[in-house]
Amino acid sequence: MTVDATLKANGSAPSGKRQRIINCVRQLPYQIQLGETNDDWKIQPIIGNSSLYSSLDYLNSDEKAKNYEQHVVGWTGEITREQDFASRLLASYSDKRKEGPDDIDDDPLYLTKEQMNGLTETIQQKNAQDGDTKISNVHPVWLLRRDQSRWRDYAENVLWPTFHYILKFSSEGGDKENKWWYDYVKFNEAYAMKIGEIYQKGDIIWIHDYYLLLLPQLLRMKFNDEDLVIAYFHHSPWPSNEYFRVLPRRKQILDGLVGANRICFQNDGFARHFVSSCKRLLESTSRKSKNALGIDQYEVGAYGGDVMVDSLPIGVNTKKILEDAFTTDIDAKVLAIKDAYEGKKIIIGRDSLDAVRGVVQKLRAFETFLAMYPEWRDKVVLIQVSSPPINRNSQQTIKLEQQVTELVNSINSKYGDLDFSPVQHYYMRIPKDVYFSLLRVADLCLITSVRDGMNTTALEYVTVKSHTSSYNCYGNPLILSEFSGSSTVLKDAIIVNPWDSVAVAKRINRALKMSKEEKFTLEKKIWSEVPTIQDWTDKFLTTLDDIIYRSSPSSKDNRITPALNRPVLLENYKQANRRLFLFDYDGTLTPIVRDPAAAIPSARLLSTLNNLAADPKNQIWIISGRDQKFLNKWLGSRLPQLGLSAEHGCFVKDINGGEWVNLTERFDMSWQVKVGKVMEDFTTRTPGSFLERKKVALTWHYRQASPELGEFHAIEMKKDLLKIAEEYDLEIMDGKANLEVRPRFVNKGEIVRRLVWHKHGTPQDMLDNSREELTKDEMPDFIFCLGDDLTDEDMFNQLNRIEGIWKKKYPDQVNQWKNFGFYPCTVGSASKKTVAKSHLTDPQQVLETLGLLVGSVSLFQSAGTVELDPRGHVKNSESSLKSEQATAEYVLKRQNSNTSLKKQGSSTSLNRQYPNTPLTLSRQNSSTSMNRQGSVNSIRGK
Ligand SMILES: O=P(O)(O)OC[C@H]1O[C@H](O[C@H]2O[C@H](CO)[C@@H](O)[C@H](O)[C@H]2O)[C@H](O)[C@@H](O)[C@@H]1O
Ligand SMILES: [Mg+2]
Repeated sequence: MTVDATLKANGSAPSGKRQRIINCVRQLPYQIQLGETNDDWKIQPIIGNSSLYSSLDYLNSDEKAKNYEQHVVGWTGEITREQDFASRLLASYSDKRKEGPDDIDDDPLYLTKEQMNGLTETIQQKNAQDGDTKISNVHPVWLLRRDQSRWRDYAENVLWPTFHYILKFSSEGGDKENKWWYDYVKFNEAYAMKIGEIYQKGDIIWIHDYYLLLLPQLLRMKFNDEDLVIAYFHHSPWPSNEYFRVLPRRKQILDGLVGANRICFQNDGFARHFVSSCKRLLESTSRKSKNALGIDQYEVGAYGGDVMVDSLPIGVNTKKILEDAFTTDIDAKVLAIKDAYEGKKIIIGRDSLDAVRGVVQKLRAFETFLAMYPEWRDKVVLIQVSSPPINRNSQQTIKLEQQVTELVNSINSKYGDLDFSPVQHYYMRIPKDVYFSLLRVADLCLITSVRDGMNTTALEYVTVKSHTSSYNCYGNPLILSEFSGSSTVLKDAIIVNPWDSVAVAKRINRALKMSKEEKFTLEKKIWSEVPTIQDWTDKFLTTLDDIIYRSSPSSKDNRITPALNRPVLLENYKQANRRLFLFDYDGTLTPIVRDPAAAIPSARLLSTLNNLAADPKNQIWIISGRDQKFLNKWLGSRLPQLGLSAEHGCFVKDINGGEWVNLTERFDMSWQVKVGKVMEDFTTRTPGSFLERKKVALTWHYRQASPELGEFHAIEMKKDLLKIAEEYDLEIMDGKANLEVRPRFVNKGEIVRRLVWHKHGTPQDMLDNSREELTKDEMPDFIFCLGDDLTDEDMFNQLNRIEGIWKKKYPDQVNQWKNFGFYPCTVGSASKKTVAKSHLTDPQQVLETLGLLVGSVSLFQSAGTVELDPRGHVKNSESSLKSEQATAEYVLKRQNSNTSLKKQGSSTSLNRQYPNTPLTLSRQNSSTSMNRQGSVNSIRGK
């Protein structure tokens, strides 16, 4: 068992043994800059994601470190050069759009291994020194390309909007989105690679948020370890399926995610949306129950086998907030603000200025409030701090900024005067102390987001308001949008619909008029609803433990078949010389449809098979339940280069012509009359069903009958057929909405046996059926076998058997992956019982995979485990080698020019002038216009 039993039972580890947790975050909690030399690292704490980083901090605390050994894997974020920050600063003063990750340095960062090690060490040392997030075992993910923000593109331009109900990406679409997707796949692969370097059996892998949706399945592929425990927490909202399903890569995303054992959301609503997406898009099943905490959970039977889906709202570090918010320095700030707005009620808001945080809705509601309640004019100020969003340069943000500016101006000109502006808008990131002073001074906090996962401002505000300070901090109310994830937690907040300005205005009036007693009662309730980050982390791990314990991984029934590792397949394919392809047809190369006659090969399939067959190293066989006529008509006549086997192994026809060989020639066929009679009888009793008579096999189809009646009669028919089957040694096969009967001694596995044990091209009528010998030059070194049905298990079984024999017989013939290049792969869900070693979800993925082999599909169309270099190129690829050379040249050049660089004083002098600028935050100096950055250290009124 992965998680130590003692740890589960009493929360403490037995002596010396700690549970390892690999926490995977989108970015390490630092902003990293490089000084003039490539060893001079500047590291600042990052702003945002405070809850997540608090959880890492907590797991690293002395209290938890007794039981857990935490490792943190995260991207370095965009690494900039120090002087470029200065030029950014310059640019920001000249009001040029130069902020945020998308305008980082154009200077490529060529770093040697030593320099990267240097950074890792610097981070560890930093942890030991200051009060920021402490994480001891840091494993940076390096992705140093010139345009480093590329790694964010798909997540931020496609996923984030979709998760927040914004259909923005559709306008970007096409090539751009493809490029973003490839980078997204690589980003996830870089993590898989990093985890591969540190993973130990028994580790828990805990993945966070939507930048890493493909990672769970990638890790399954990489480790193929049944004991592997992967948990995923989704910090953002999960939209209704109607929204989610517009994503072109929706299936790949779900497929990636359901590689996890557990997928957890901020609330049950998001979890239900996710389950519904799985049901509709992956045709998965789901079973609802309650977990140990009494929270609803769903067992989803999908591509990832039994995935547990549940919810657990994230919390904040209440203890630290209370410590940090009540210092003498902040006392002074609180007094200064109070003084500045003497006699006025203060409403505060702090949001990122993006489309979903509802700043516009807030301003509209405030305007309505002033219009409806003139008695408040002059007596209330709204201090709104809007931090610039990640993608500040997007058209949408620019429009939003304009809209906000107009609204602020309009309110201030209507309801303000020369001395006072009722809206004080600050468009900037504010430092923690200023933020806390605002929370403390506020009479009311107004949160009107139109969509968010969990609004930590709400939690932090309630936390601060739980404190009785000398400045009367206790109990002031919170107005909270019903669309914020926090509203499911802070049930006793004043919940509003932010789109209804009149209702919000009324609530503002009511909140400001509340008596002290009312506020106290409210705070008492709401404070008890604030989840702490410690509690959240503990509960997450305890409930994860329960999941791991219950789903006994040793049980074969729960086996999750990993997705096919396509990059490895491709690599093996490239290196192989005698490749054998063994393909089933229906449900594998073509999707299942109602009418068997309509399941004809697509043009894409034919051209892909044609390309594949063009390589003389390839031998392709279609091994199907279909009859000769069908296979001849749709495949053989068009692509004579294919070998064919019909009726589940009854007939074979060689590659490039020849006659069909009947392997059942000497078998007594009188059973057909008896079986046919039973089948006909059931056909008349089952409207919509029909009988397909082939040369040997007989198939009764009930796909077009009523599903219940069809299934019921299939069971009944099977009973009736058993006697005949015994008498004639027949096999009754449960197919996809069909029941088939054929002689037992022929099956698809037998065809596979014939093909593998004979040299490529040996004519079928000359085969020695009993032969199980091969010389080195006869052995296929790549066998890709695909099938979707029970009858295909015979092929997989046969391959597994042969592999076992080869291991003993030819141990020195293994390839670089220490195997013989066998890829038995089922098509369908990963939870399906199979002896195949991997799975592809559907015929579309099959085509993409074959396309990959013939070079018509990009490697990064879908995820697999690839070795990447620190710049994100595939290792040893042409671009990787070029980049390596460039690194060497660059390092040399830099060394030579180091002296002259030092002499360039202009930008570095700016750094000297603004030594702490990333944290020197400022006030927007006009309430009627939105300066991009100002520079005052405290907030003053009037
Ligand atoms: O071994 P296969 O190549 O997978 O063939 C298996 C059977 O496939 C056909 O039936 C199935 O596919 C039909 C078309 O999608 C579908 O309508 C039907 O419900 C399925 O059972 C075919 O008709 C059979 O002869 C094959 O044995
Ligand atoms: Mg099939």
